[in-house]
Amino acid sequence: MTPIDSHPTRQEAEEAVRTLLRWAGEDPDREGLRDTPQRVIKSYDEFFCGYAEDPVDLLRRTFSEVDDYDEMVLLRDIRVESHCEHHMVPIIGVAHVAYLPRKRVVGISKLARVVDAYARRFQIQERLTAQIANTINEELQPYGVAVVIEASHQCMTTRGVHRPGVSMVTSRMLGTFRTNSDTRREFLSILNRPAMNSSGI
Ligand SMILES: Nc1nc2c(ncn2[C@@H]2O[C@H](COP(=O)(O)OP(=O)(O)OP(=O)(O)O)[C@@H](O)[C@H]2O)c(=O)[nH]1
Ligand SMILES: [Zn+2]
Repeated sequence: MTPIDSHPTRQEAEEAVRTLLRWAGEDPDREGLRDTPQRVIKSYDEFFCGYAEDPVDLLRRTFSEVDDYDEMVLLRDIRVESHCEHHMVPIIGVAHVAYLPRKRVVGISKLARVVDAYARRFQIQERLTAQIANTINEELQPYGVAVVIEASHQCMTTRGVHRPGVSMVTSRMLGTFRTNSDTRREFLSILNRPAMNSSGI
């Protein structure tokens, strides 16, 4: 996904927000809304900072002195904050990312950063899941990669079909996670256990 070439000015972006406020039936010049376009665009800087990030770059630094550790590395319950590309509303959930290292491991925070770099864009969940798995696979060249995302789509909970409580689960299994049912089972059974960190420690 490449960002568009002709980036609008901040002023143009704020004007677009004023137009949407008018579309909703509001007066964008009333006191409470006067700074809203500016706030919205500032929020966009945060929500969509993924376009300015290179997920491949995040995985460049690896460590090889791991004493032949070749078991699964799994980072679970990584919060996912994304936006639906169809309705431009939040997708909120968690991602679980596992890989079987081949000699080299990456700093674990980098797995969460890769999730963020792709999540902070307009997405559909299937593509988000695949992009995370494919990038880890291509850069670390591990024996296998597994990514599971479970998320709630506000386009389904607060509008349209109105189904609060519904979540979407997507997965991408590559390498041994795809070909070896024991590896896949081990991964899924770990995910079925209660998380140590469920209290947010
Ligand atoms: N597969 C997939 N579908 C998604 C995702 N996010 C939103 N959608 C769906 O995208 C579809 C867009 O359908 P449309 O019929 O074009 O749009 P709509 O009239 O707003 O659809 P409703 O949501 O049913 O009201 C909807 O069914 C959404 O639920 C996603 O991440 N993956
Ligand atoms: Zn949507």
